[in-house]
This record gives sequence, C-alpha cells and structure tokens, in this order.
Amino acid sequence: MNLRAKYNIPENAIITIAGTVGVGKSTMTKSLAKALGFHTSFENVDHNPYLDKFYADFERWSFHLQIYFLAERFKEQKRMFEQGGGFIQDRSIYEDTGIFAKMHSDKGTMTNVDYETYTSLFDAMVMTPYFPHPNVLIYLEGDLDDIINRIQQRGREMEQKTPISYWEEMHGRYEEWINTFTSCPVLRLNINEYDLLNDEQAVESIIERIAHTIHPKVSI
Ligand SMILES: Nc1ncnc2c1ncn2[C@@H]1O[C@H](COP(=O)(O)OP(=O)(O)O)[C@@H](O)[C@H]1O
Ligand SMILES: Nc1ncnc2c1ncn2[C@H]1C[C@H](O)[C@@H](COP(=O)(O)O)O1
Repeated sequence: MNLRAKYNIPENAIITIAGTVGVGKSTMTKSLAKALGFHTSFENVDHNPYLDKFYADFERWSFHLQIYFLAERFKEQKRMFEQGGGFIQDRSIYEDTGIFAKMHSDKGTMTNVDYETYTSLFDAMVMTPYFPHPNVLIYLEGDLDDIINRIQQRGREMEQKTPISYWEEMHGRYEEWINTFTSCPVLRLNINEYDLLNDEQAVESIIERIAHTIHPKVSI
C-alpha cells in the first residue's frame, strides 16, 4: 500500500509548505511529492526577471517583484485547481502579502501607494473560485543561525550578499505571522526534528503528522 493510501491523504489534497528563505521548503516539497505520488508547484527562481535586480535595489524593484510573484502564484493556483489537486506547493501565496510585501512596506522600501495597489489586487485575486485554500499548510521553523548556514550552503549569490539583518527581520516576522494565521490547518515542524536528506524514514513520520492535521479526530 502506498503512503498516501496508508494514511488516507485525499488524492486531491493541496499541501503547501511555508517558511523563511532557506529553511528547507523545496527539499520538503520534492520529498513529500515523491512519497505521496503528488505533483509539485515550485517557485521559479532561476527565470525570475526581477529577483537579482530586487536584491540589488529594493526600493526600485519591490513593487515589480511583488506583482510578478503574485501573477506567477495565481497561475499556479489556477493550474492546481484545474488539475483537481494532488499537489505539494513550495511556498504559499499568503506569505507574499503577509511577509514580503508587508515587510518592504513597513521598512519603507515599497511606497504606501504601491503597497495599497498591491494589496487591493491581491484581495481581488484571492477572492475568486480559483483560490482553493490548502488542506494543510506545513510551517517549517528553525534557529536563525541554522537557516543562515543553509542560505550560505545553497549559494545563491544575491542572497549571500544580503545583510544578515534582512534574514533576521524576516525570521521574526514569520514567527508573528504563523501565530495569527487561520486560513487553513497548520502543521508546525522544527527542522531539527527530521532530516529528509539523510533519513529515509523521516518522510513517513511527517506524512503521519499531516494525516493527523487533516483528520484530527481519526486515530491512524
Ligand atoms: N535536513 C536538511 N539538512 C541539511 N541541509 C538541508 C536539509 N534540508 C534542506 N537542506 C539544505 O538547505 C538549503 C536550503 O534548502 P531549500 O529546500 O532550498 O530551502 P527553501 O526552499 O526553503 O529556500 C539547501 O542547500 C538544502 O540542501
Ligand atoms: N513575495 C516575495 N517578495 C520578495 N522576495 C520573494 C518573494 N517570494 C520569494 N522571494 C524570494 C526569496 C528568495 O530569495 C527566493 C526564493 O525563495 P525560497 O524561500 O528560497 O524558495 O525568492
């Protein structure tokens, strides 16, 4: 019996992975999709026309980048909806507005007018039939030092050049954000509790916890 059937994860489920940059979302996305036989929905970092420019000049490019990410994520939402679910999604659309756009607005690297334009567009797009809320949002958390080590180890140049204070600010905001997040059920995982790269059994125990989050009253 495959793990999806064993743990009664719905075939049409949408599981989204949230957490700060470098925490391990893509690694988790690949691993869960393989174990459950699900499709993946990744952020397109390599072909993003604004990301390098944004890291070099937040003020100039933050609005352009947010609009780009919003369009890309909305297209992915539509794709998942049209294919009938069965997806692991690398980062949720909620983080674009709740973390990134808000942080740049609060810090003054996105103007108030741009932020208002962005949030009204976001609200209009999210309130459509194309926007299925995920069955579960897996929130990955860990110590800032471990996460910064992972960012360094992964080696994207633009992120390595970014001051540590940026990642520190984001790390704090993520904690506040998840504590008030209510759009769908949440499973919190600390990155020290599992090791998907070196422990083959780890994915099954995560799937078991996903099942408990989706069906909280059923004993598995
Ligand atoms: N369990 C783990 N132990 C050690 N390193 C990990 C683990 N999971 C992910 N990594 C590494 O951390 C870095 C960031 O992971 P990634 O999945 O790309 O994060 P994200 O998608 O959240 O930005 C990558 O170099 C990845 O190989
Ligand atoms: N909405 C966003 N605004 C600014 N930057 C963003 C947004 N979404 C993703 N990013 C950046 C952060 C990272 O540099 C890359 C990819 O994120 P990752 O967490 O490594 O998957 O894009």
